[in-house]
Amino acid sequence: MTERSSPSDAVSLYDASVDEARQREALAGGEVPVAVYGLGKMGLPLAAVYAETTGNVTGVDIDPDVVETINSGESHVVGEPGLDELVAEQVGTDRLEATTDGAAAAADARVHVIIVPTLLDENDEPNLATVESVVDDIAAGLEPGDLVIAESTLPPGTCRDVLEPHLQQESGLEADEFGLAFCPERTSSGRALQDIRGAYPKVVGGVDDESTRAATVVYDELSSNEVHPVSDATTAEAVKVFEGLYRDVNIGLANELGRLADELGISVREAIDTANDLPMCQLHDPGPGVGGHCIPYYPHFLLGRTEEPMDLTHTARRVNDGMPRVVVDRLERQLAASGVDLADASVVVLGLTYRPGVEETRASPALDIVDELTERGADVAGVDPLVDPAEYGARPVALEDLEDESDALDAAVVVTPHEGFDRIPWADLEPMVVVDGRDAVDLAGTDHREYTLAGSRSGQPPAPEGAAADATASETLESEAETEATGATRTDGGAGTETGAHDDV
Ligand SMILES: NC(=O)c1ccc[n+]([C@@H]2O[C@H](COP(=O)([O-])OP(=O)(O)OC[C@H]3O[C@@H](n4cnc5c(N)ncnc54)[C@H](O)[C@@H]3O)[C@@H](O)[C@H]2O)c1
Ligand SMILES: CC(=O)N[C@@H]1[C@@H](OP(=O)(O)OP(=O)(O)OC[C@H]2O[C@@H](n3ccc(=O)[nH]c3=O)[C@H](O)[C@@H]2O)O[C@H](CO)[C@@H](O)[C@@H]1O
Repeated sequence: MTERSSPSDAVSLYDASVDEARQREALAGGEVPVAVYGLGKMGLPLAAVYAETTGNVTGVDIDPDVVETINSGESHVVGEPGLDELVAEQVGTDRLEATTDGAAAAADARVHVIIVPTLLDENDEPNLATVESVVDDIAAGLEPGDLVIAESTLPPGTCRDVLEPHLQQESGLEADEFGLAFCPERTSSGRALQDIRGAYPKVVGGVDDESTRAATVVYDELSSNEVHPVSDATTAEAVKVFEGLYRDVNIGLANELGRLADELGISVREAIDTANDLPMCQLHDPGPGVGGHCIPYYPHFLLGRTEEPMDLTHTARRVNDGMPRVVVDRLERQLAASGVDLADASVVVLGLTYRPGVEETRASPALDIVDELTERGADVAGVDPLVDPAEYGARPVALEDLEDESDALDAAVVVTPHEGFDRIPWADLEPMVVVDGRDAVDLAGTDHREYTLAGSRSGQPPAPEGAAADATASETLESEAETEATGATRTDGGAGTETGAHDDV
């Protein structure tokens, strides 16, 4: 068991006068206390890997239930292979503990890691209040030689213009007495431990060279992959935001192409898969929209904050935000072709979280689809193994009750295909319209009327022969134009669409 060093004999990392080999030995030997602020989907795996590496970690979270769960050796984060065992091991050997007292943790720590959410307010402005409240805790306990590491995604320039002055002012230290570096999470829910341990090079960028060097020492020890130092913190912040923008713009392109499937009478998914034979062409997957508090949020860390126009980024946001409405338009058309008016229909939404297996609903397109269906008069039910559909305006239906419920259903919309959904006995369900947003189900041989958004990978256009003809190309274009014009009404990255639990924006 690692003897936890007392703060007074801790080794400083932000200090070029200390032999680097000694710094590495101290870090790995538990002589450098680490505090990790934020113990959520990203923070808990990160704190656990820090504990595995250094043996002396205090995790900080404002949620007492989170803290209590962790101190009992358990993980509150679902769907992360290996995390339950790692938390149990690290807490059980006193290498990791959790607290709600951020100031006390900061007083004892010599490395401070920030991994709390950076969300959007109702005006799409990044909301740094949570980060700044953590910085207040850190500043209260900041000592000369300490290193502050920000892993939460930040608008480029935040470390230089906001965090460093804030830390200086609140701690009374001079800028050259402590280190500050931006070292972004390159981690996806569902594979957090393998990502943190070194799936990708770790980017580090300090507000000065000594901060970059000290952060490189830390991540050289923590990650099995290389560390990629960049010129400064702003460059590192830009790297992270650019990674997200790349994804949002490319998903927007895929969605724009996917919408052409009806009038081209092809499967755009098949065309995309084939075009991607070329290494220089990597089109993304069309879908019912873009969720999570990463990809739909990161563009707003630059949009409206730059002198230069960012029309392409803005347009992609608008296309992606408009997809829930496109999905409901397609459903309405398929129901009409079956003689059912959407306003009189009973529709079940399959999957409310933003990604299969991830307990996160921020900006989930399913929530907008539920809202849009409700607005158009439909009776809306929801199935999701991870969250309660009732919290999002949908009547909860258990997966195993779907067969009994099906005689009262006119349609189903597959938004987020959780693992258990492959057990849905479609052949035994009463015939209905099924809009498949992710090409996740194969209804061949059933009596359902299937519409696969953007067509299927097997080459089937969105609707069976003739069904697409119900909606002439001009109607499609008209409806798309309307969606383009109005689909962008929600540009808050989804934060404002949740009913019930809201982001603290
Ligand atoms: N989720 C992802 O896939 C992902 C991937 C890469 C990067 N990130 C970045 O990591 C950040 C955190 O993401 P997450 O998914 O872990 O969020 P999360 O919502 O799962 O967890 C956030 C945790 O922070 C806690 N918290 C809130 N305010 C706090 C405070 N003042 N002090 C201490 N704890 C506080 C909350 O109680 C919660 O437990 C994101 O904002 C994003 O910038 C997320
Ligand atoms: C380190 C970090 O920040 N990691 C992030 C994390 O992002 P994330 O967890 O938010 O998940 P994403 O996979 O980006 O999905 C977001 C939404 O976009 C939809 N989507 C996606 C791809 C596509 O082709 N078509 C789509 O429609 C999908 O359904 C979902 O709603 O992991 C990604 C790598 O997985 C990283 O790139 C991303 O930086």
